[in-house]
Amino acid sequence: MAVLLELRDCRLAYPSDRKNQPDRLALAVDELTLREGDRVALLGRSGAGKSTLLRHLRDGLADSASWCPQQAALVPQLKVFHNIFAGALERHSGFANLKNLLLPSPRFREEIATLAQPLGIRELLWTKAEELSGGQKQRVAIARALYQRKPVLLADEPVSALDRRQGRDILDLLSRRHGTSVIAMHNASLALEVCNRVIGLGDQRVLFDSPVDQLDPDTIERLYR
Ligand SMILES: Nc1ncnc2c1ncn2[C@@H]1O[C@H](COP(=O)(O)OP(=O)(O)OP(=O)(O)O)[C@@H](O)[C@H]1O
Repeated sequence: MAVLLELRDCRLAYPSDRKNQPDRLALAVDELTLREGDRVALLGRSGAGKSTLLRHLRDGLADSASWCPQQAALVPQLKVFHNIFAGALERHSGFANLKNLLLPSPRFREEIATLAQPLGIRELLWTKAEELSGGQKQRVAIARALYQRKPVLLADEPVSALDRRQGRDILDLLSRRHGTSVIAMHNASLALEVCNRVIGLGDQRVLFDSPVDQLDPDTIERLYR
């Protein structure tokens, strides 16, 4: 499968909050190759570096990746429709974007209604984002990522506020719509069901990088001890 991105000897760090102190290492990656068709789950305890790695991959993949951040990051005063439409502002002209804010065209209404249907948010398209529950906001953020229509999906805990069944259905949908995905997750058993590769992070490094069918439960459990 084609290589989409390669990381070698990569040190991901943040500036120290103390003056004249060296940067603080968040994650060291010796080697990581992302190939077309990979469905990667990033697992690890809180603070292990999942978001940091995702952001780095996003920078590397630039225009070929759709992005679904950990916090839904919706514009609270805008309707759900417009928050989803915001995923594709760059695809349309400035005039179309402005017009759509005031008077959405039938074409965009139809496109977004079709996208919202399987996520269970079609009835909410004309509700303001600030009036949604956490799980509804998360599904709007997923719709906005889907509307970006990029070949790779990078998503940071996209179904953490949903129940298991709903989470599984939505992860399946995301897999069908993107040839390649990297998803940070807390639910390891769900990750094993929907992904074909798991990268385990801990101690500021990659502890393992393995196809799902070669992983034993102990390896995953050790991540959380
Ligand atoms: N903007 C930032 N500035 C400074 N340090 C940061 C920043 N973002 C993350 N870090 C640090 O980098 C490390 C990795 O954080 P990161 O958010 O990538 O972990 P995570 O695995 O995504 O955690 P969680 O599961 O809680 O979202 C942590 O020690 C964190 O404190």
